[in-house]
Amino acid sequence: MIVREMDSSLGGSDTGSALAVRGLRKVFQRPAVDGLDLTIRRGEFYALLGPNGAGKTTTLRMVAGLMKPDAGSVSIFGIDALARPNAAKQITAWVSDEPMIYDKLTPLEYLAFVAGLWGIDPKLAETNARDLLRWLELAPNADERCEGFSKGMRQKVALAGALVHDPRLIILDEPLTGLDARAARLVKDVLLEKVRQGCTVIMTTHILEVAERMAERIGVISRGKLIAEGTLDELRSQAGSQVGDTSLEDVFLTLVGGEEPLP
Ligand SMILES: Nc1ncnc2c1ncn2[C@@H]1O[C@H](COP(=O)(O)OP(=O)(O)OP(=O)(O)O)[C@@H](O)[C@H]1O
Repeated sequence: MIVREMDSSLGGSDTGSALAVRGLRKVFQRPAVDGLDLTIRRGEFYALLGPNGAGKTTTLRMVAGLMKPDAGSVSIFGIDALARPNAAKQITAWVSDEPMIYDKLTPLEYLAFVAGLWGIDPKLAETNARDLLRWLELAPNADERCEGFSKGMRQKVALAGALVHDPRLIILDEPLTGLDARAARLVKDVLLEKVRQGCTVIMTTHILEVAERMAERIGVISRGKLIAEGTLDELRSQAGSQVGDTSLEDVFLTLVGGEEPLP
């Protein structure tokens, strides 16, 4: 568990937070996100958990500016992300569970292309790109076309692409799905390093052990609403567990277990 001095200026205000979501709502056939409030502190590693269909991806897609909410607000480092989406995206990284990269490009070309879209100085972009590829053990493949890459290699290229503009808020949807143990470790290490450098991370995961080991706070969503939030100990007490070593899995199942399946 990461321990960091809390910024005393936060005080729960939206301008002091990395991400403040208020009353967020999206309805498809039924509400997918239902008046969600969420506050992520600056420099925090936050894991968003929830059963299948709980609304995690829909929430993150709205936060990342990829889907328009029906109602509510999203503030990223004090920027109104709905009114000023480009300013918000400039400081945000989005990593989806279905990464899209350009097959005909090499990782270095792809990262240069993405950095160019952000208007980053090419020299700085190349330094960032080479650092990221080295961290992710893709340096030997830096000049090979991505078309021959495995799913895990493509996910790592996509992650590097999302980080190349040095975002302050990193949003990841199931970033470890399909990665082998070595690749998953590298991605986790990169994320922890980014947090050490001052970035804020919010990620969804179904791998509860990852949330338990990496996140400072965990939010649990069910049916589009936040039903519990806190450190693992706080979640334990919210789940009514008196036992200090109850696993997150048990706590999670207690918290969401009472939900009736949707019709
Ligand atoms: N584009 C869409 N059109 C219609 N319904 C959608 C759409 N996207 C999501 N939904 C519905 O919204 C609800 C929430 O889906 P979402 O993908 O946000 O859940 P999730 O918590 O990310 O689930 P999982 O853990 O399975 O990825 C689900 O009932 C889903 O079927």
